[in-house]
Amino acid sequence: MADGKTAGAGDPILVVRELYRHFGGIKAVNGVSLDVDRREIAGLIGPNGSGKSTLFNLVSGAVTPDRGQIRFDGHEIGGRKAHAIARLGLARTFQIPAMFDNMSVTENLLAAAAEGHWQGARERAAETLALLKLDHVADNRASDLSGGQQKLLEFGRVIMRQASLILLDEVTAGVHPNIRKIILEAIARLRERGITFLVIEHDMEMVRNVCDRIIVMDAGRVVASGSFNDIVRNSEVMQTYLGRPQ
Ligand SMILES: Nc1ncnc2c1ncn2[C@@H]1O[C@H](COP(=O)(O)OP(=O)(O)OP(=O)(O)O)[C@@H](O)[C@H]1O
Repeated sequence: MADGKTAGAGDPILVVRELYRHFGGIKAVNGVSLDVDRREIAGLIGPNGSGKSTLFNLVSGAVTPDRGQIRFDGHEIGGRKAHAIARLGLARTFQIPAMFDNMSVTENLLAAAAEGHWQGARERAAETLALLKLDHVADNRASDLSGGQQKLLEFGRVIMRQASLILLDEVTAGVHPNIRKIILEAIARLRERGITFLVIEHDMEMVRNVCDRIIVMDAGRVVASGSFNDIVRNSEVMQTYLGRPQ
């Protein structure tokens, strides 16, 4: 379906309708409608400049929509402040990890919990360290981690916020295959616990392996939505939007 809605969708956690955000003459998001179902792992793909990051910014409250609706877990959140949206249970990563360089890995996780739910934070930090295989660097300063480990820590900080919907922005870009594997396994485990994911990804291997459904954007619009196989079979999408042969 070209509008990004799920076929027979039951209970979407995120509903976006006719969303617009232009920057001067640039139609960054130009009439996007999509649903993300609870416990789904939805992939958002599209060429550079197609509007994926702007859509994340709109949903997470970093950018205000010109018009349109964004409904998260029953709340209309379009135009609300980022911290208010985060408090409702929506968390995101950034392309450049956001962390406290001078604090240890564990302290960074605890600081993220302190921004949201403190209850059980120490136990959750220990679980998160194990999930992301960061135990051996728990006491290291964040600034001393490798780039890949910093991406894991960024993901860990998001996990600590106990969100019900997590937006991941190219979380596996440029990381070592071992770290990618840790991230993919963590996503699968967290989904088993009921967490929903919307992920921006350029890595088609990751998209194929973890996403239940793929939403394709081009020039500020959703141009296709379906399973990996549906998308790959759609030669127009593959050639025009992804520049790949079928
Ligand atoms: N704050 C802004 N001011 C002006 N133009 C912007 C702003 N944010 C995004 N744009 C423009 O909006 C368009 C969509 O950009 P966006 O970053 O959302 O695309 P994207 O699909 O995430 O691209 P990429 O894969 O390169 O990250 C681009 O033309 C971009 O230059």
